[in-house]
Amino acid sequence: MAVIEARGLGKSYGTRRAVDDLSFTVHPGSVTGFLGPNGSGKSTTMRLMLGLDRGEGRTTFDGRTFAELEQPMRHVGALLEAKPFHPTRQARHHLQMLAVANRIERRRVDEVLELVGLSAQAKGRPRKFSLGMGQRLGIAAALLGDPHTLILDEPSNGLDPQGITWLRQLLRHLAGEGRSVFVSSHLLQEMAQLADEVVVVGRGRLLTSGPVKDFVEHGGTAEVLLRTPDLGVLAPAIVAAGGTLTPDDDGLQRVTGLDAARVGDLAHQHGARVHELTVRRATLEEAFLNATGLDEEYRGAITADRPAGEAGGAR
Ligand SMILES: Nc1ncnc2c1ncn2[C@@H]1O[C@H](COP(=O)(O)OP(=O)(O)OP(=O)(O)O)[C@@H](O)[C@H]1O
Repeated sequence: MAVIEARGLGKSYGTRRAVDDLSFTVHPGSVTGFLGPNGSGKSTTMRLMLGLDRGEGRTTFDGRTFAELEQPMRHVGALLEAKPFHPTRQARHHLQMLAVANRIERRRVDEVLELVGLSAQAKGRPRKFSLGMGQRLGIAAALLGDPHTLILDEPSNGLDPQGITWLRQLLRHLAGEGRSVFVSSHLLQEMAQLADEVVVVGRGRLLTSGPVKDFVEHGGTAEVLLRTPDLGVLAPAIVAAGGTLTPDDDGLQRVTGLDAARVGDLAHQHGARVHELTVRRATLEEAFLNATGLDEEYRGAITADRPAGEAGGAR
């Protein structure tokens, strides 16, 4: 099982720096989410990793670049664009051609069709496929060589909620078998459930990388929501204990700096009545927005679990 090591990746389009000195590591046995605003260089990075774009830097899969791999489809499976297949060639034939060209047993074609839920459409022509079905065929092609490493650019594009759940289970299963899975997605809530690690980029540069849990804890703000008719008593106690209160529109106080147990204990000590005490955990979306410094306009464009295509301005 391969460690992916990307080192010093870089690429310019004219004067525009699409990817700039980007280095990160993807570990086997984990799903690593690749996050960044639109145009931050994710697709370019993935192409650079596979040597499909000319640029700077080097990516190795257990020490070897993609070009150095013998039978690369057996090592690295990639999904880079939505419909990279002939529109009128049957889905099964498309996979069979790939299998033959890469010396992969033909029976694997039926296995991957089954795996992605396309067995019934094996004779269908991609021209008539929905975006989601096209994505499934692309994922089948990526899995054809039973590779230990997967690089998937927006694989959930076009999938319905059921499809997204299926994909999550599939990728978790593949990572559970010890494979390295590197996947970009705009669906941040989905990514929070899927990824173990994240690599976050902005304007082509690395903003952060590491366990998703750490990223959310450090990048988001956990809050305690408090409703009390005795705020006059409790608020000074909370402030004295190091907390900060911000009133919400509907009479709630948002408390930061103290956990719910501490707020509850303070209420008890000061004889204050509490009508509501709720923990609001930090979210990946919040950490992402903070890390990337996206402005309010952008906040409207990328939201949790709304396909980018619906979000306006995305692909
Ligand atoms: N073939 C190209 N010619 C010129 N500029 C390009 C080309 N491909 C990408 N770019 C530019 O490079 C930057 C990075 O694009 P890229 O597609 O890698 O970003 P991305 O993070 O994948 O975006 P998205 O999330 O919208 O898919 C963008 O500014 C884009 O306009």
